[in-house]
Amino acid sequence: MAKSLPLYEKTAIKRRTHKVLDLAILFLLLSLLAYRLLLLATHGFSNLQAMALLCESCFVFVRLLTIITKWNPVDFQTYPQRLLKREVELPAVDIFVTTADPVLEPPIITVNTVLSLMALDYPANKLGCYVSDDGCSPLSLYALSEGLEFARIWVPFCRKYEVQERAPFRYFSNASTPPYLHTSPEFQNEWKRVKVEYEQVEGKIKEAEQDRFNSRKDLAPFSHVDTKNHPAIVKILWENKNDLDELPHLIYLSREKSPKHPHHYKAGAMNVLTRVSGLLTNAPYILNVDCDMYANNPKVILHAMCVFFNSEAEPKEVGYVQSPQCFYDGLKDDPFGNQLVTLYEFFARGIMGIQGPFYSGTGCFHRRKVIYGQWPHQEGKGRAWEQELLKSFGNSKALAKSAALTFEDNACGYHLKGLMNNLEAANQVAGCGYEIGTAWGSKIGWIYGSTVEDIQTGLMIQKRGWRSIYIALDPPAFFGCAPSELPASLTQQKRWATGLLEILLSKNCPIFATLFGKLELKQCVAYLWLLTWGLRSIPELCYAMLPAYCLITNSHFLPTVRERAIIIPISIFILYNFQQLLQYFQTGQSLRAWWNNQRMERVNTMCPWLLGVANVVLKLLRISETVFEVTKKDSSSSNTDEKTKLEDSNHFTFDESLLFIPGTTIVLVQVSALLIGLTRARGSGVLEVACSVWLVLCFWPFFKGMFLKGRYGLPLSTIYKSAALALFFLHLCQKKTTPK
Ligand SMILES: O=c1ccn([C@@H]2O[C@H](COP(=O)(O)OP(=O)(O)O[C@H]3O[C@H](CO)[C@@H](O)[C@H](O)[C@H]3O)[C@@H](O)[C@H]2O)c(=O)[nH]1
Ligand SMILES: [Mn+2]
Repeated sequence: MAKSLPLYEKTAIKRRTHKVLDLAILFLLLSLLAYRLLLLATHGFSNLQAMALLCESCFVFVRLLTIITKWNPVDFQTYPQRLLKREVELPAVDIFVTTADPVLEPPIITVNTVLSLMALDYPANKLGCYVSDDGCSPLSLYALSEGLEFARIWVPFCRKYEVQERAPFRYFSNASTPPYLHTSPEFQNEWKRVKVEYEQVEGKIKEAEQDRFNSRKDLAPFSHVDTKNHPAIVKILWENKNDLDELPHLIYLSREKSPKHPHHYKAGAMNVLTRVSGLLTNAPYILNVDCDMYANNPKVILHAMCVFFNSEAEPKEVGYVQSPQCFYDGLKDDPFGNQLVTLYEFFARGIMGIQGPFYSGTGCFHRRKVIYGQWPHQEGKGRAWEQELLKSFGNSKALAKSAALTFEDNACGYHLKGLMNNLEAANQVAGCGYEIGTAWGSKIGWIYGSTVEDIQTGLMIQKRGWRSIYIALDPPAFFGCAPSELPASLTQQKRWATGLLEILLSKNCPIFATLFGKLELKQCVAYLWLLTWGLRSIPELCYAMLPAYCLITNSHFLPTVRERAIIIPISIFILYNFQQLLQYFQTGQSLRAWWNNQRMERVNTMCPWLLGVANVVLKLLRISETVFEVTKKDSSSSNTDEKTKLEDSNHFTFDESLLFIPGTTIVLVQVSALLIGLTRARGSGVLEVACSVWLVLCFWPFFKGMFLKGRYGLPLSTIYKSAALALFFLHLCQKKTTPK
């Protein structure tokens, strides 16, 4: 009986209201285009109308992409209980954690993530936990070894009391104890003991942050290490000798770096992790998380295995299983619009109804074979292909051997000799010259060439015809840290826009993947929806300048009160925002959260995304390379920090970055235009004024920033540069008006 029950089920979500709204908005947008065309036909060509038409055509195109992407949302249910009843042998899973900078990513965060992963509800002898440290920091290694000591009491504690939150910093901050245990004295005592132990670990790591590590022998390989130029370090911190009651393997890894070789940021780190783990444990499945993404649902691996194991549906075609990015301690009402709730609920669910969710870099389970370049249903092709492929794995015989086992579905036998035996080979494949002349980064592993390596890698997997599945668990599978300051959030947006555009303009573009590969057409549309993020900044910025231009030159780009067509833009505005509001309410968010997000949408599109485009242009002109700027994660939980955090969530914080120039310029231009337009007695177009006012509201924090000092104020240099740009724009408009 249990055998026949499916391990996961897919159900369609009905969203009639949204479909009706989508179509209504699309119809109205098309009417607006028709209105413009008519106007051009009857009144002759005008630059202003042509510009408006161009921008609006772009908006309609994006809208089409959006509608297709969201059209068929689905939901997946997984049943781990049924999996356990089947009494199958659970496969091994290698878990990768990446960290890159001990300052931006405090080691205590990484340690918590590792602890939560080591404590997962899964046979401990089947798990290998690998931490890649691109910062090559003695502090990280030290923190990890302290964390390991603590794990010896933490993991049994979690297992014994079925703790749900297995990252100690969360568990102890919320003091969430299983309700039925509150009064048990035994539990009370143990709880206190574990808490004290954790605080000691925390204290030691904090102390070490100040210390210089002169005295510690075990950290010798790190002394005077140059983080950009050092040999590989692979340290087996703990080896599980096939014992269920022990801890999973824990391995520290810092790949070799040299200024002579590009290291490809996170993608490079992931590939080294893949090779090293291929030699040590060679698990057939890989789970990877960012250093701040701790496991929040102890059963998450079982849920993922439900998908891979389900025999009824097309299990062989599932390449990866992705869970959404959720964030802990999110600022109230999402002031910087980076909690991505509606994005996941409406877009990710839509995409999972097509070929399956994009790979989003963290909280994702991959089949190792898929990472190694396999195609679905490839068994038939067999040997010859495999031999061919193995040639591109590099010159480690041991790696080729372990990869061959992987292709034979016989992966687990490799490491039985013990991890230590393969340490030398592991060091070899962690070398920075290893990939030269191989297919790593092009056909195998994480793909290079974009700062959003995740989307690109997922795209190349789906290009081969693999499907993917999205699991949104309750409680959420993983929790991470969203940037809690504006500059960090905008920098992240800039990196995304840059990387997405890099993919769009590369040979890995989804259009080719559909034409020459097996990427489904609708999936291609969904990728285009995402990859065009950066490009959208251009029409949006031009469009934002139109109302200001009209106010200054006393012209119109939208219908006037006397025209009946005025109803079109007004209804678009109302319906669009109504639909957005609905999305926020349906996901349990507030009115304020909607406003913040819609404001941040304007800010993100016109500031960081614009700079993202500039980055890519500079790369194409070979003036500069694109870089992966690591996002700051904060570990603070003390009271004073809480207070500044609250303050910060009410304000925008600024720095000298170029990111703030477009926003400041926009607000300066709009305010001047309103002043000029409204002081003119003749009165200006109502809609132009409305647009301009709306933009001022969206960019209001920039306006305020011009008059504030310190972190909440815009630096003078930014104000000067923006003022110069704004004046230049006003001058251009003035030139237009004078000849008359
Ligand atoms: O040279 C590097 C740079 C970054 N990382 C790691 O990459 C991860 C993601 O970096 P983060 O700064 O947190 O970027 P986010 O913008 O928060 O990350 C999102 O976007 C990235 C792509 O831009 C994806 O890789 C991530 O999984 C996804 O969470 C972190 O664990 C870093 O330690 C490295 O290992 N090496
Ligand atoms: Mn992150």
